[in-house]
Amino acid sequence: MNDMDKAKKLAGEEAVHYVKNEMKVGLGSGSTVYWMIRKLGELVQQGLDIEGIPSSNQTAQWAKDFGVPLTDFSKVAQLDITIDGADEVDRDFHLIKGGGGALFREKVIAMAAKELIIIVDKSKLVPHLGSYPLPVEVLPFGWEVTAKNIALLGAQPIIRKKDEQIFVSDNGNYILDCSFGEINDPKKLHKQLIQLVGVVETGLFVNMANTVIVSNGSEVEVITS
Ligand SMILES: O=C[C@H](O)[C@H](O)[C@H](O)COP(=O)(O)O
Repeated sequence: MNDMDKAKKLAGEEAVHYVKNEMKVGLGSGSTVYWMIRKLGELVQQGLDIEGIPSSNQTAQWAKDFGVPLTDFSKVAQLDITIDGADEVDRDFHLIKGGGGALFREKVIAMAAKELIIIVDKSKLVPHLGSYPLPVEVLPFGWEVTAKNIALLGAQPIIRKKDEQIFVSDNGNYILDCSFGEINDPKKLHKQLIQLVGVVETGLFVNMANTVIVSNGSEVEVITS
């Protein structure tokens, strides 16, 4: 296991300490979250009584694999906690998410939670957001028009592909990866994007995270807002 994977594992496993009996837990997506779910499964085997709501089909599969019980928003109005990864985290805890294409459901479980805990390896901590192209989920119909309108805001949108085919999110939508350069005002940019016809959601998570758990592969640091 390389240092980055060790860091993801350490950060993910640390996060389960925040999960208490009878909690409803939002389960994020991605390779760091994988370690968190695996650990959570061990605690469930030992008697921890929780239910999770997954933010992607992959996460739902991992939860089933590791024995973490699942529920949904028809039965649960509010989550106690959501634990998720991120692609970038700035000093004010604003986030870029969606590298795996799960940003819409991730934002729903983040909004529905009393507390949002972000788990990252150290490379994700940045002074300013924007080195990582911002994922924006868009409706397939007319995505070319939506991309042109996003470009007018100063980005270079690229349609995400997987195996040479357009990538399709769990919601049946497309993802535009949008390089804006340094994002100085994430709140303003999110507002500009979200009002464009065709934009479903952006990967900008502004003022949502309460705690960031970061690891370099040997140590874990917990930063609170
Ligand atoms: O859509 C994917 C999510 O936003 C992930 O949480 C994010 O991309 C981080 O993933 P990883 O832990 O694999 O770096």
